[in-house]
Amino acid sequence: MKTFDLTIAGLKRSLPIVRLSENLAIASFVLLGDTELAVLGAEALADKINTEFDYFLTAEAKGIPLVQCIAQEFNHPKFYVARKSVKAYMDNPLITEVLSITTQASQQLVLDGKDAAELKGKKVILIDDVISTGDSLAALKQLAEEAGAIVVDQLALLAEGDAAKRTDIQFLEELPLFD
Ligand SMILES: O=P(O)(O)OC[C@H]1O[C@H](OP(=O)(O)OP(=O)(O)O)[C@H](O)[C@@H]1O
Ligand SMILES: Nc1ncnc2[nH]cnc12
Repeated sequence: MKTFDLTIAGLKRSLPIVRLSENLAIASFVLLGDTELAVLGAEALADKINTEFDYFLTAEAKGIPLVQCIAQEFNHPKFYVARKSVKAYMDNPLITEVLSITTQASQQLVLDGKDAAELKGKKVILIDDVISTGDSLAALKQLAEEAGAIVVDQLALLAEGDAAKRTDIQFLEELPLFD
């Protein structure tokens, strides 16, 4: 299997190259289960945060371990997660559609109405593990703003492809796309 060697937060990881279509492949970056990378990546991203904020907000699933570790860096007792489906325990959920580079079909991104009420008027930092097309981040921002929150920063461990040219996000490393 072809791989891409990534160095991030002082760690080396060999990422498998996964084909998405005839002319597009990605270096697959799956943070879930990688305790060391979540902790050291969070430490490095936390160092980049120099704005006042109230809460962190991420999207299920791969952003969750990262945001948990970043919240711990700040001794912050709470963070928020937008889910990929509506759950029975949610109350008046805010729902939007999301596409991402890894998912062919449209998915939902859902913020529990209870969380939305708590985020109203609050300064939030959006966190994800990777930003690629930017669709996931845009959907998360839409939900945050629908809830009445003010997005004050947007961070990810990796900016993939053209996302690395963005000036409205902070990230640790670039990740190439492949033909
Ligand atoms: O900028 P984009 O093209 O939207 O890609 C980035 C998104 O893709 C990944 O999530 P994925 O959709 O693979 O879902 P998962 O975290 O639930 O595995 C990643 O965690 C980001 O949320
Ligand atoms: N390279 C990648 N690996 C895993 N998930 C991703 N989402 C966007 N780009 C990704």
